[in-house]
Amino acid sequence: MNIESTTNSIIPNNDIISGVGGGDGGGGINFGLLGMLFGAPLLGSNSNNNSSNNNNYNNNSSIIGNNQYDMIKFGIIIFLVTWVIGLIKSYLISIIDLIKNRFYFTAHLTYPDSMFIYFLEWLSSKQDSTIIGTRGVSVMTRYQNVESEDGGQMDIKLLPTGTQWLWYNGYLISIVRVTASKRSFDGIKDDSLDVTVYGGNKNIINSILETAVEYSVTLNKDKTKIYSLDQSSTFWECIACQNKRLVDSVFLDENISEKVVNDLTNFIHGKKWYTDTGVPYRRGYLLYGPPGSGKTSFILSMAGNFGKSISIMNMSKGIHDGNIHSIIQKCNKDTILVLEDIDAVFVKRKNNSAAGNDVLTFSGLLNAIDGLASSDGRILMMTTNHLERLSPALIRPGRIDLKVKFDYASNHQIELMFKRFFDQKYHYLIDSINSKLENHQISTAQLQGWFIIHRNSPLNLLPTCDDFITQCTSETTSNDKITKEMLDDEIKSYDDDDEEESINNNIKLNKKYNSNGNNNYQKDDKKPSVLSPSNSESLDNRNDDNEEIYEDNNNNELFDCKYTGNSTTRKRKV
Ligand SMILES: Nc1ncnc2c1ncn2[C@@H]1O[C@H](COP(=O)(O)OP(=O)(O)OP(=O)(O)O)[C@@H](O)[C@H]1O
Repeated sequence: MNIESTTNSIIPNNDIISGVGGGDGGGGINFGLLGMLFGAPLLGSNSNNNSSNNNNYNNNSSIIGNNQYDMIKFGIIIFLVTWVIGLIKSYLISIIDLIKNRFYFTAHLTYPDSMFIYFLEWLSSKQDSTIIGTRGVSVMTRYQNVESEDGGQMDIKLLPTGTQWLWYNGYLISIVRVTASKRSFDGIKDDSLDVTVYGGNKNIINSILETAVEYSVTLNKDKTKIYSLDQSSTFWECIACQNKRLVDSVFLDENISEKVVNDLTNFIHGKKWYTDTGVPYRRGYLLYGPPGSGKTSFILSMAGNFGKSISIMNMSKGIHDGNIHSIIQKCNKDTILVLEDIDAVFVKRKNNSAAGNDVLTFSGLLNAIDGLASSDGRILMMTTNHLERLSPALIRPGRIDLKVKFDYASNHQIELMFKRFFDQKYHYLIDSINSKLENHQISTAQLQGWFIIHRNSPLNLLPTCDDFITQCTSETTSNDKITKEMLDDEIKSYDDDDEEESINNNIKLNKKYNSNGNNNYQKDDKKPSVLSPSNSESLDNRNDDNEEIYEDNNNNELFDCKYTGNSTTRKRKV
């Protein structure tokens, strides 16, 4: 009974020890129990002997009693020793952890956070004697400079994998990169980096991360990063890093670039104003005009000018009401979000998603553009070749704050481009070329193509001018024809079924604006350029019907845009 009670008293101790010392404490108990087990059979056998051989019991009782006693003592000692060892070990581990935690610091970087990219870029620059570790490298496939300094070769970055060690400002740093071949359930790649500094503190980690950012910014200071959605449309990946395009490399009519640059500057530096006035801190631009008039080039030049990246949202790639918010949220903060050919979104979608449940509705798009989840500081640029096909709801102020018209090449643009392409000694040709091209619809892209063909023989320009005009006219006519057919098909298809009502609205609303399908761009030297609120002092031009009247500064074309939501109650100034 004593022994049993002793055993019982051990079992609660076991629980306590396990709680304190974990596995190691448990080891002690096992040894203790072992000692007890050694004693128990002896006791049991002796008890049996007692019942059958009382005499022997009397004779041997002192010897057996001693043995039992020794074994119990032995078991208890073993138990206590191992318990103490387990306890010390667990305390030691805790103390070492405590010391280690005081002496090392780890930052966990994950893709697609920009820091992950910055750090890898910086790390890839260190692949020499300054870095020790596995010699395995992976190719940076999701982020590469497609334009190198010499303009030709792809600049592919080799990135370290596994564990790397390096010294940074006298501190030992380990970098563990885990490369995932699969994506996690939400589609985000699991690639991660653990950057650990030994003997340092948080400041060293901060410093190394800042160095990485600085390196990346310097490396890419003359570049514009272009992001696109991955195949599954769940995260943004950098698909290209292009040389920055200069603002004056896009030839536009006077003051257009200047107006947009000023507007963007006011926006970028005006966060406080937006916060103070309660106006959502975002800005939308609509660039509209015929194909090849420089809309995309202009966006690139604005991104370059303000050191922004570009995130191109290809609406035909699996975007629907359910994911559009998070897609917009996830895009880099320092980016210009571009929706290209916005007029074509629902045409393509209808064809592509006939069988699918995940659709992007017109209202879904509108909500994503200016809904609650729309990110703070977002700059949105939409492009279209067909302004007349856009619903006023899509381009109303708040969604689109500035409309910029691009047009066929004007005399001014022809002159600018000519001067950029050809030597001064040929500049006398400009007037003759201008007078020939006048009254013809020539896009700046076509003009550029023609100039490039004759870049070494500008004297051939005049003799080939008529052919060039004929070719451009035929291209424009054929484009118009295709556009008209597409529009007819589109209107017919939406009339024929009960497709999403809001989409219907989008299309039908615009049938009344233009049902002939021809583009409305007529070459006009007085052509409108930047559409902005008519009164530069105040945007509070609402009439009694709560409509804001927007007017084209140059040709007095009127746009009335109904204010909806919160905006109706606010006064705004620019
Ligand atoms: N105004 C311009 N100034 C300088 N280059 C131009 C201009 N317009 C077009 N280009 C040149 O023509 C090509 C096509 O231009 P871009 O893609 O910018 O036109 P776009 O208006 O976006 O056309 P689309 O509507 O078809 O997308 C580019 O190589 C660009 O450099």
